[in-house]
Amino acid sequence: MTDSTPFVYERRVAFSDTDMAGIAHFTAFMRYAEEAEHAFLRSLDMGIMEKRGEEKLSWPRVNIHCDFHRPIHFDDVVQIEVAVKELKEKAVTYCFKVKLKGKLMASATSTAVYCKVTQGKLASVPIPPEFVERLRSALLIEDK
Ligand SMILES: CC(C)(COP(=O)(O)OP(=O)(O)OC[C@H]1O[C@@H](n2cnc3c(N)ncnc32)[C@H](O)[C@@H]1OP(=O)(O)O)[C@@H](O)C(=O)NCCC(=O)NCCSC(=O)c1cc(O)c2ccccc2c1O
Repeated sequence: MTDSTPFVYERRVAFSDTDMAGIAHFTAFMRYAEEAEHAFLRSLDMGIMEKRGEEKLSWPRVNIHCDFHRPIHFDDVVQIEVAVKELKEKAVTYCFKVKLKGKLMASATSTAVYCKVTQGKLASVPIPPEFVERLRSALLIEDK
């Protein structure tokens, strides 16, 4: 996905992730992508919810798209690859690939906007340069 090894988050499909058809429900993929994204941010030593002085900073999602290629089942161990697809002044779009034994089972994208939170209200602000640098290291090759 990137010019270096992508960040990979591993997850076992829980029984509670599956539906009556015995396959992982589509909402489970949203949670896997979110877990993978948080693990990715931690790997870059970036806060998921931070405080800078009096300001609270957050990464609310503004979109999510997912294509389901093949079903996954209870007890499957999937690898979720995470890369940065697009980096803008205030927003980052991630790209996720869910793989089982090397086979692509689902692919997704999701955009998070860097926001300050004031009395519960969100307002986008520029991503700090030190975060831009770290996120850039995971940018997909074609977008570099
Ligand atoms: C998020 C908003 C407050 C943004 O509104 P604002 O007016 O401040 O900003 P702009 O509209 O100008 O956009 C800034 C920037 O983002 C790009 N952008 C905006 N929307 C999209 C989009 N749909 N697709 C792609 N890109 C988009 C835009 O182009 C601008 O780019 P720049 O070029 O300027 O960089 C406002 O949109 C809002 O309040 N939205 C609702 C948010 C919401 O309720 N989301 C659902 C729940 S959030 C959530 O689930 C969540 C999950 C987590 O895992 C979190 C983890 C850590 C922290 C928080 C989490 C979280 O909240």
